[in-house]
Amino acid sequence: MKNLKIAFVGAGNMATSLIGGLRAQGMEAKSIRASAPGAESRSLLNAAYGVQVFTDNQEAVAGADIVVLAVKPQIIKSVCLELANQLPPQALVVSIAAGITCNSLQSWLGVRPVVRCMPNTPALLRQGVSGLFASFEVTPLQRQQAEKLLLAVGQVLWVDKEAQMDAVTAVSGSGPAYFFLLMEAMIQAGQQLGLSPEAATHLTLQTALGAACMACDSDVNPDELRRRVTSPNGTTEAAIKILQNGDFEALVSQALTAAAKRSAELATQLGQ
Ligand SMILES: NC(=O)C1=CN([C@@H]2O[C@H](COP(=O)(O)OP(=O)(O)OC[C@H]3O[C@@H](n4cnc5c(N)ncnc54)[C@H](OP(=O)(O)O)[C@@H]3O)[C@@H](O)[C@H]2O)C=CC1
Ligand SMILES: O=C(O)[C@@H]1CCC=N1
Repeated sequence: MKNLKIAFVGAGNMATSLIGGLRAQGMEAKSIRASAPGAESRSLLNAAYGVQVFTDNQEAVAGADIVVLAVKPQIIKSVCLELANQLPPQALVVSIAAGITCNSLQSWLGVRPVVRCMPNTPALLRQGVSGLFASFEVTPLQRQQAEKLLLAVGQVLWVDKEAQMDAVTAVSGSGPAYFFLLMEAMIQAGQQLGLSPEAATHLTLQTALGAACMACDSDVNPDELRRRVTSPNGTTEAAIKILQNGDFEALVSQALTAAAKRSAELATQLGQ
C-alpha cells in the first residue's frame, strides 16, 4: 500500500475521512493527491494531511495506481466522462458513490477494474464499516489493495452480488443517521423528564457507546442483551411495550427498505 499512488476525485467528508485514515496508517502525504473545485476544501485537506491538491481532476489522477471517486452520485457521470481517456490504463477505480453501479461506471470509463464500495461516516474515527463489491476485471491484488484502503478507516465486508450494495447502503451507509436520530429523541425525552440538556446528552451518548461496545464484545445476540436489561414488570418492559405497540420493528424495516429503494433508484435515474 505504501508504494502506491492514490488519487481522490472529490475532497469532501468521505474523501477527508479516508485520507485521514491512510495518513494515520503511515501512508506518505506525497503518495496521495486530491482534487475539488472549491478552494476551501482543498486548503483544509492540504493543511490537515499535507496531501497534494488540484483543481484539475485530470492532473490529480495522472500516474495513480488507485483512483477513488468521492463525488456526489449526481455528478459522477460527468466526472467519469471527463476522466475516461486520462486514467492510467492499469489503475483501479474505487467508487464510493451511493447507488452507482459498476456497469454504469464501466459504460462511462470503459471496461476496466472497478470496486464499488459503501463506507460510512464513523470512518472519520477509523470506526467505519464498508461494504465492497468488485467487478469481474478486478485482480486478486487489486482486491487486496481496495480492502487495505478501506481497512484504514474501519472494517470491511465483501458482498458477492452487486444488488446487495443497496442493502449495505440502507444498513450501514445511512445507518449512523438512524442512531443519531434515536440519540436526539432520547436527549429530548430526558429533558422533558426533568434532566438538564447536558445531563440528558451525557447519559444518552455514554449509554449508546456502552450498548454498542457490549453488543460488539458479547457472544450473545442483541435480543438476549436486551432481555437481560428487561426485568419482568420493570421499567424497561414498560418502555419496550410502548415502542413495540408503535410497531417499532416494522417502522425500522420500512425505513431501511426506503433507503435501499432510493439506492436502486439512483442507479436507474443517474446510471448509464
Ligand atoms: N456522507 C456519507 O455518509 C456517505 C457518503 N457516501 C458517498 O460518498 C460520496 C461523497 O459524499 P460526501 O463526501 O459526503 O460529499 P461532499 O459533498 O462532502 O463531497 C463531495 C466532494 O466532491 C467535490 N466535487 C464537486 N464537483 C466536483 C467535480 N466536478 N470534480 C471533482 N470534485 C468535485 C466537492 O468539491 P467542493 O468541496 O469544492 O464543493 C466535494 O469536495 C457520495 O457519492 C455519497 O453517496 C458514501 C457513504 C457515506
Ligand atoms: O444519504 C446518502 O445518500 C449517502 C449515502 C449513504 C450515506 N449518505
